[in-house]
Amino acid sequence: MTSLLEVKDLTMRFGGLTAVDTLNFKVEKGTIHGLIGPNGAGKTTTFNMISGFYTPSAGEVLLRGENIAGLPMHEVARRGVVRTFQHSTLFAELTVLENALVGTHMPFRPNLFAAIFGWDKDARNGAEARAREALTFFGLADVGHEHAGDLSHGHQRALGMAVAYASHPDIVLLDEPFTGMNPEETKHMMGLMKQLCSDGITILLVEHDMQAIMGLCDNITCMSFGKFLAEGGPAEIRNHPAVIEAYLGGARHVA
Ligand SMILES: Nc1ncnc2c1ncn2[C@@H]1O[C@H](COP(=O)(O)OP(=O)(O)OP(=O)(O)O)[C@@H](O)[C@H]1O
Repeated sequence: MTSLLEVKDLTMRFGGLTAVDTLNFKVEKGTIHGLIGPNGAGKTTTFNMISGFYTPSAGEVLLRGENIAGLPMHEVARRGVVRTFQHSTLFAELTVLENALVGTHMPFRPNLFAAIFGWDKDARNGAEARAREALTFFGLADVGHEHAGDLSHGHQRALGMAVAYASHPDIVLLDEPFTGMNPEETKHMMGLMKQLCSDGITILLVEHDMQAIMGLCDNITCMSFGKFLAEGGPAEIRNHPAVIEAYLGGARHVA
């Protein structure tokens, strides 16, 4: 059976540094898949290649078997792959609702004005309904009129996810979604992610919060120094000697 997403021999070189080195893993539809590894392992670079932000130096990104490596981000989004960023990329001066409207247009073209001012009335109404649905799902319905820049940190991260969700994705790539959240917010967000997944959205998750990773993921890929290190369910990864060594061993290279 074809996986929803597969990276094959994915490689990214920055000058003399190989940040991601012939990486292979598969993400199955309807699962929450974790991508973990110590700082600098290459997780964000991998996300950037999958989402079209970087063109890989070598290798393939297969979406339902079709190679999408090197396509521009809005083309990748149009095919149903959407990412959030480690740091907020919200439009601080726009309202929460306007940010979500941008999300609804992400798969079509990167045209901010069309998204916000909605030159086509029917399209605008449809987009607004979808944007409001996304805000409600993420508990932001009451702050739709506020400027995104005025939201609490936890709400800003929730909005980042609402923007992704508003674009009707098949798979969402979440880069450290729990950063800056208190335990209560983390627990709440974990519940929403499980619900997203049971609604049919596949999730690929980069996160340092191991409790969240272990509590959420069906499958986990661990990388170290740009390379594949191990893969398995939470119990397997938690007890995997090479994974433990990679995290505890600091700078020592794990071959
Ligand atoms: N644009 C770039 N130019 C040069 N080197 C880069 C670039 N982006 C990342 N790197 C390097 O590639 C390696 C992998 O970085 P990356 O950010 O992908 O790791 P990461 O696993 O996401 O780390 P963290 O958990 O700290 O976010 C690091 O050595 C980093 O310094």
